[in-house]
Amino acid sequence: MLRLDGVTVRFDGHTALDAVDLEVADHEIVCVLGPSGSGKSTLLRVVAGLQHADAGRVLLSGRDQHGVPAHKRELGLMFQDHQLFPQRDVAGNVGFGLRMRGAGRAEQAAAVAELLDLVGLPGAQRREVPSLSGGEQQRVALARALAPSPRLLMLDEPLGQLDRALRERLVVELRALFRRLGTTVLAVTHDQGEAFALADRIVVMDGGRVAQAGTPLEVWRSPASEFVARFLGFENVVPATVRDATADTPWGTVRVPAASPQGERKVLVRPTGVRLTAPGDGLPCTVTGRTFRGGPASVVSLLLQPADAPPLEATCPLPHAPEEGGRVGVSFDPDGVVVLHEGGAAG
Ligand SMILES: Nc1ncnc2c1ncn2[C@@H]1O[C@H](COP(=O)(O)OP(=O)(O)OP(=O)(O)O)[C@@H](O)[C@H]1O
Repeated sequence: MLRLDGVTVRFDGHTALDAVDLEVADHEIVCVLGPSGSGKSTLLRVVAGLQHADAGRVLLSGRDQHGVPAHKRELGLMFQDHQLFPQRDVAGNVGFGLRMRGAGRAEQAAAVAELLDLVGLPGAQRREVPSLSGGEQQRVALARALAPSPRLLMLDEPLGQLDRALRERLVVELRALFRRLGTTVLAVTHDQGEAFALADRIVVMDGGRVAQAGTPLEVWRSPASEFVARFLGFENVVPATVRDATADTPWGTVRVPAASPQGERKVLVRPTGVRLTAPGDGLPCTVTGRTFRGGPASVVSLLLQPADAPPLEATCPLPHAPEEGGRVGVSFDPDGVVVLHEGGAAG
């Protein structure tokens, strides 16, 4: 459906996109994830035809889009600030693209009604935009983007403005809706939770380059680099020397999973791979931070400081959580250890 071949965009000598290759298959939901300034919006703008590429090609359904203007690309766009027309009612907003295509009144009315049902706002045709909540406006913007049946729907921080609880609910609804309609989606977000919940495939960007692409599970299980690991919120990343099934790390010798990459590497220990033992058993640490995370499992995040090594993040159920200032021992569970493919000296 969509292919980018070596797409490069420069602004005054600054490279916003650096030889990006990317494919989105028919009916696939791809989420581009990355920190602010990593080039996500620029990527969408190039695909939409709103930004010129200095090098590389954008192909839609196999056709090079060079010289094809934005309105001829048959794309649906939904941007961060969802830009509804405040002076038009809901039906006027949702029917906009259909009107532009010359659809008759009856056709428009039927399509608008169906779309409002789809996004969970049945009968909202005559409501005024300022009377809608943030979440409702988001749904209207989505209905408007879906109305002309675009071959590719592009979403820029689709749920960015909404509060967390609403985002978590809407993202599940969105995925179900796209699945049902068979919509092909390219979305960008800086929120990893949103990307993981929405996407079939995730593309992590770093400074205009693709740092990693894979299913949410692949990326979560095996981050390609320290950058990706830290971006996903993992703090326990250190250089290590890996030989057979063990790694020499600043935290001591740690067992690693079978068939891990060998030699000078970076090693990630997930917080769930840090086991608390009795003081005097394992690596001695002082508890320097203790944050209650809540959730169904009543989890506590701990920050542990060994005498002569980088701090360690651990998690532990509330009833077993030591107090701040307490002394504990630490051992490592090999299932929570990942040897990164990135070499130890880099980054
Ligand atoms: N029109 C422009 N002129 C000059 N520089 C630009 C322009 N648009 C983007 N940039 C720069 O290109 C880089 C990538 O910007 P982009 O908006 O694509 O990042 P982003 O990942 O979408 O960030 P955010 O999450 O903050 O929206 C940034 O360094 C930005 O300052």
